[in-house]
Amino acid sequence: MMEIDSVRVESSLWIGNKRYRAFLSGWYFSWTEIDKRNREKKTISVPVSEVIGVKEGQVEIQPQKKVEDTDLDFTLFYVKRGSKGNGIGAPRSLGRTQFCCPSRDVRDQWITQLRTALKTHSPSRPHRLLVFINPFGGKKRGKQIFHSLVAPLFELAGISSHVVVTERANQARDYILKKDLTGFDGVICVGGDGMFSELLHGVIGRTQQEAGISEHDPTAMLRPCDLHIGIIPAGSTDCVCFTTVGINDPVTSTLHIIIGDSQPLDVCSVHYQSTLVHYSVSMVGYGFYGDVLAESERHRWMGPLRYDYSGCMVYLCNRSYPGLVQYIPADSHISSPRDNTRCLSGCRVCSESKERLFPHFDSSSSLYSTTVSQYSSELEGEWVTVEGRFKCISLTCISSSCPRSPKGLSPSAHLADGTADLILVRETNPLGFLTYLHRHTNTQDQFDLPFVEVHRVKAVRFSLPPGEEEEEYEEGDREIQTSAERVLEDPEKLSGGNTAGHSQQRFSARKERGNVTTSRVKRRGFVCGPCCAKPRSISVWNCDGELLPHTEISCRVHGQLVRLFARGIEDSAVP
Ligand SMILES: CCCCCCCCCCCCC/C=C/[C@@H](O)[C@H](COP(=O)(O)O)NC(=O)CCCCC
Ligand SMILES: Nc1ncnc2c1ncn2[C@@H]1O[C@H](COP(=O)(O)OP(=O)(O)O)[C@@H](O)[C@H]1O
Ligand SMILES: [Ca+2]
Repeated sequence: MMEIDSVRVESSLWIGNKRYRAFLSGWYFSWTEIDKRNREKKTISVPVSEVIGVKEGQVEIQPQKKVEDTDLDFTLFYVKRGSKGNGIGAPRSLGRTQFCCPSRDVRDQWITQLRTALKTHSPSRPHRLLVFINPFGGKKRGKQIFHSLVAPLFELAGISSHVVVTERANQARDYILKKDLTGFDGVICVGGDGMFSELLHGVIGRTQQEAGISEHDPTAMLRPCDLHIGIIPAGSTDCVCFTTVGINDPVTSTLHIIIGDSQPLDVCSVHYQSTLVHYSVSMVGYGFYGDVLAESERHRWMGPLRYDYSGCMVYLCNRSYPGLVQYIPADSHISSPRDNTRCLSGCRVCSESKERLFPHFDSSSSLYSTTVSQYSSELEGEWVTVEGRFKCISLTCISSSCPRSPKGLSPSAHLADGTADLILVRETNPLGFLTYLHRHTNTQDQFDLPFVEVHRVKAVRFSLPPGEEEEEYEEGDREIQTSAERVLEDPEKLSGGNTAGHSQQRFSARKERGNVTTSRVKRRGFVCGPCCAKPRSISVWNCDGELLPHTEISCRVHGQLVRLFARGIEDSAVP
């Protein structure tokens, strides 16, 4: 018999030849083993929010789909927490339990009740997703990963997806900027940090176009983006995935997407003069990391190993670069990069930041006030100046952990507190720098070295010493555009879409100020390795794996600008 009241559904069920008492109450579905003497034994509980699907009959989807349609059975699929993985967070897998009911009627009632609970308790699940696969990212396994591991889970969860296998760089970004996205609850990339960056630029650019906000203005308060981004790791570093999930595992990430987890993320905008150059989440790095990226681009054929090879080569070059770094410190009473804390799922520092970051947000209507100033007060504060020669300068909005460095560039950085950590590594001897790098891979504090300093900041700017200014760009002066403008002003690039006219009007204000002419550093192709002739005094910026065309940049953190289908790192010690 099945007992149903307004708060609880209950009946006897069988798993194999063991009898269980099953309950659905509130947010949980639980089943308790009952032995032959009617004593209760072990209970298993699954939060309804983590149920992936309920199917009639005995169903298997892994290793391949198999359905045995029997009248008395139903199969429950849910998120199962693993204990060991190759990351700092626990992997998730698909849990499956087949229940046998006393009658077909009871079976149908359980299926109805569970599906209704799922709808009630998981209102933020995506139903339709736009998926971009980079077939050349990482070990070139993007398509295989999607079709064998991700697509079957989406199907099981009733999620439909429109899949685009990219044929060129920036296709995903341009698609998001230009095409009709009505009906999509999120955009997903199957690839690495470069592919994530395309989605990031598309989503931020589109949101600002629609809000009539200029991305170029470094003081503008950018509009937070509603469209969620999901990452299926299939790249070389996969830093953003690792830092927000704790592991680079396609199945774990897929399950977070299905259950509609939501993790806000800080984003840094990088400007040259008064023009937007790029957005960054994981690393804006000058010196060592810039040189490694420049060198690695020549060895893309090596796949992810190109970074290890180039890292060794650049290390052997032992370069350092002069520069002037200025920053606005964040409030040191809230947190510090050396407070030995970790930003974990449900982080208090991040949740308390929301009110500070969005003082005009009306939570009752989920709207931003349009009457308030469009300019952020977050940039108020004194600039601090540091001058010298640096082995590397890195700015990261998040800890930037990855399999190479499980604790990351700045282990105590927060995902969504509206600040970034600025790490300055001054000129030192090769052994000192090796010690610094090596500490990224062990438990020793990489900031506890006399030539390293770290600051929690809201904004940064970098300039070259007098006499080292940027040279004129060979192709002549030309206007720098945001990704949104580039697409919108070149109708040949994409057909369709319906926002071009409006957005061109919105951006006309910037054009009225006149064309922004600019200069670029000449890039002669980075010559690295022990064979390097003589050291040059200017490095290049690595912005989330992209080489920037400018050296004298300014950066500003935009707190909680985008949302990922993730929930941060869950402490694997907590069961
Ligand atoms: C003696 C042992 C030395 C180990 C040094 C480890 C330091 C690792 C810090 C890693 C920071 C990673 C920041 C993320 C950068 C990515 O956005 C970028 C692009 O990734 P993808 O698109 O997936 O290719 N990756 C890099 O710039 C690679 C940096 C590698 C530095 C060794
Ligand atoms: N079809 C494609 N052909 C060439 N480049 C592409 C294609 N699709 C995406 N890209 C670009 O490839 C770069 C690297 O992709 P990513 O997925 O991050 O792999 P990896 O982590 O190996 O660098 C990204 O910057 C992206 O813009
Ligand atoms: Ca942050």
